[in-house]
Amino acid sequence: MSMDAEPNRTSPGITSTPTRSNSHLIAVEGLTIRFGRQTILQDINVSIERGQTVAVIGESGCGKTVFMKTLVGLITPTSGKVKFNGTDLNSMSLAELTKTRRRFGFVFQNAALFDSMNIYDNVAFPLMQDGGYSDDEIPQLVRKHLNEVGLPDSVCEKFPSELSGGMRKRVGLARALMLTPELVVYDEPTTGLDPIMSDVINELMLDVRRRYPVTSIIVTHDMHTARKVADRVLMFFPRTRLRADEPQIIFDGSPSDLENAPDRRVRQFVRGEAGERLTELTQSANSSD
Ligand SMILES: Nc1ncnc2c1ncn2[C@@H]1O[C@H](COP(=O)(O)OP(=O)(O)OP(=O)(O)O)[C@@H](O)[C@H]1O
Repeated sequence: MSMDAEPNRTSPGITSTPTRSNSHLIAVEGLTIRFGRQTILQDINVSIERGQTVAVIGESGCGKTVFMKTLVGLITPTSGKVKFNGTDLNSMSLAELTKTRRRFGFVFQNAALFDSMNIYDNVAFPLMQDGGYSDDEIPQLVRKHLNEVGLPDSVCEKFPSELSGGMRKRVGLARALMLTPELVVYDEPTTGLDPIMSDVINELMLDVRRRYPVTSIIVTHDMHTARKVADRVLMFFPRTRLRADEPQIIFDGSPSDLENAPDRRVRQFVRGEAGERLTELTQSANSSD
């Protein structure tokens, strides 16, 4: 393992330490997540500014999805805090948390559409749940958001099984935008798509940012997405392979700095080089023989 790490490097305007500034939509303070005896995240301190698009990268199993789910209150911290607009999610009543979650848009890896509902009903779903919309408003908003992701009105009558993977992802994005969220979280938005459709999704994510004053968090293995869409990248490293005193976020900075990051583990990851990981895996396989 490389020891030439320069942990939690910061770029101008970006901070990895907790602060009370109003520009922070999310402040994570001393976050630790354990499942049984397994520590997945340990003492994470990071703040995300309003309007920022943050890509979360790192090898499989390092805790990216757990981090993302904790940010939106789907996982309760073992210790530490996640503050949204200055309020600790864990201190909220269920009603307050539900209300806060309406300000989040979720774009899931498999689009997570309801198979038994047509596309219209899938996209209208958040409005129906939220209530308070007139019979005229709902069809208008459904069409507006579908058109924004490049889908024609005629798609409304179709069912998810009749659409390609790329179209389903676009429907998932349209649905996530229905309540004009303050925060959109994307879980592997380009996984399973061909390079052209992946770039369509990248362009749509950029378009969302241009159209709405939204803060975005993208969990991704796709370095093209991280470079093209994010203005900040956080790279997590698996807790089990770190020294006790090493921070778990081994890169925090601009995508343009990834390629020449001081930490060799970051450079190897973004270049897709196995490096010493291959030796580690071979040795652990041999020792278990
Ligand atoms: N609810 C849970 N209960 C127990 N363990 C869990 C739970 N959720 C996640 N884990 C464990 O936490 C670790 C991190 O999982 P996570 O899904 O966050 O990884 P990841 O970095 O997103 O990986 P990938 O890139 O493969 O999706 C894994 O070892 C996983 O098995």
